[in-house]
Amino acid sequence: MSIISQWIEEHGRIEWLLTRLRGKRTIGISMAIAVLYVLHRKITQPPARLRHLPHVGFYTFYKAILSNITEQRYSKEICLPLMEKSPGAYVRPGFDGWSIQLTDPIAIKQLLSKPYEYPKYNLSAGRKGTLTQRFIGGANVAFSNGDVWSRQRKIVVPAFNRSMPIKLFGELTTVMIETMEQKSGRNINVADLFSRFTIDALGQGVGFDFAALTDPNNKWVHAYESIKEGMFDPFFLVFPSCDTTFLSWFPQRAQLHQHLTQFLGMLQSVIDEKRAAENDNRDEKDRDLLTLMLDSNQNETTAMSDEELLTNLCVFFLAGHDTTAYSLTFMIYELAVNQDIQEKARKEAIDILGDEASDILPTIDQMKKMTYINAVIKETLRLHNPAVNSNPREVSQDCHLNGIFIPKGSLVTADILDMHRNPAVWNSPTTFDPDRFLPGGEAEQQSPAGLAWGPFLGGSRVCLGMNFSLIEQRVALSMLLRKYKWKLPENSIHTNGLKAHGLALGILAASDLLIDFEKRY
Ligand code: HEM
Repeated sequence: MSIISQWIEEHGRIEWLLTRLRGKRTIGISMAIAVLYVLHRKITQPPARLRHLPHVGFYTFYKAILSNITEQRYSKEICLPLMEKSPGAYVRPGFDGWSIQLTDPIAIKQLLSKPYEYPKYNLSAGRKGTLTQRFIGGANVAFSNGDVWSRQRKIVVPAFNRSMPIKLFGELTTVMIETMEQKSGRNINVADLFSRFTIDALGQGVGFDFAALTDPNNKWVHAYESIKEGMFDPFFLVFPSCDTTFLSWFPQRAQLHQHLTQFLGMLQSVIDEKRAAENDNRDEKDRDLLTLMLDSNQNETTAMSDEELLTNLCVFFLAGHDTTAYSLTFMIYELAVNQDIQEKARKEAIDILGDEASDILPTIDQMKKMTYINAVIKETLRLHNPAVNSNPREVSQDCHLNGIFIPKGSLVTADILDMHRNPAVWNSPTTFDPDRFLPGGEAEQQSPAGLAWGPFLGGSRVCLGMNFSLIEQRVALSMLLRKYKWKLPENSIHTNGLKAHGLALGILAASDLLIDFEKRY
């Protein structure tokens, strides 16, 4: 065969081959596009079984989260319009997939009334060994279900009921006031101040002194804060294997794991000390929360192991620290912008505690009389509930919650933020009005069949630290009211409304809120 005819023959074959390949490539590309389309729809659209409810768009939600939208705008622009279409529930995307968000007080109460039927979703599933799982993912009262949860709750509840460190709260408020005086009360970053106050209250509440108020550089405060921040790092939430298998590639992350090991070691030594002193004949009033938990932990068949005690202590810190600190922060803000309410609350504090020119630590009986101050705290928790929503519950059977159809396999969450801001539930919901919580006020007129005020939620899984936190807030507020008058500094970024963020993590914060305090004595 000549070279020319050979070339033609080969060239022809190549063309034929290319034509065939082109055909296959087209099919391959078409298939890839189809798969991508299906995947995209699967991720960005709610599953078919949830389409009977209105939903927040996938991109709308993540755009809002990534732009760190304030809670006010999120509720007003994204959620409330959906509630006009369907008053009790809507669907939303999230890190754990699509979930139903309940905003109807009766449906929420029904969801919470059956903890065995609607257990908490295991947030640390598939995250073994991650920072979050190591810190709070153990068998503790907040994240376990069924018999483990019920056994632990029976040990922890009596300890919380017996331990109410009112005197400790008063003493720490005095220390807090001394700290404020170092800055002459001007431009005080209240979130930072209350964060130190509440960590000291919890630490001393279980028998360990962080000394966060007096020593902001305290090693343990620093360790705890860095662990907490690291837990919510979105990168490691999305790629948990980088927190475990590939940890050595991330030296800063590995350091956080070391901090956590040291922190857990410190808490373990507190438990060991308490165990060693178990037989000391201490007065009931001198017994801290951990000692009381050990007290009610004597029965060998139900007792909590050291591992369980440890994970519970971690949960108390995480659940009780920022929530109470931000509740106090939001309250100081509302009283700064509502001077008449601040004056009324101060009058009550003075009427009950007197107007002597020195710090007075309230007693339990005095606190019971603080009706208006209590209403201020409750209204703050309505308008600015620090915990935006509940942990998701898993629904394993089709059911109805106050008439809302919940298909099996759904995750359901109580959306506290939007229930509190829903005009179908509360009159003029964005107005700060403590009178709602006075005897005969709007709160009393809410139907007992529902849970219209739910900052701590309710049912048998109601917040364990509710009274601890409410009393801590009442002590701090009544003492601050006697000591100071306060206002927002001129040019505060919060002048036209509080800017609270944190929807992605489910805990609201206003970390840059500065306040000017003026001494009264
Ligand atoms: C203003 C302060 C607080 C707020 C707004 C708050 C809010 C909540 C909410 C909404 C829940 C229910 C979560 C759910 O069912 O999905 C809860 C549960 C819980 N809270 Fe709090 N909390 C506060 C303070 C505290 C404190 C001070 C502690 C401990 C010292 C604490 C410990 C717990 C625990 C252990 C649970 C889980 C209870 C269970 O599942 O049985 N909280 N909290």
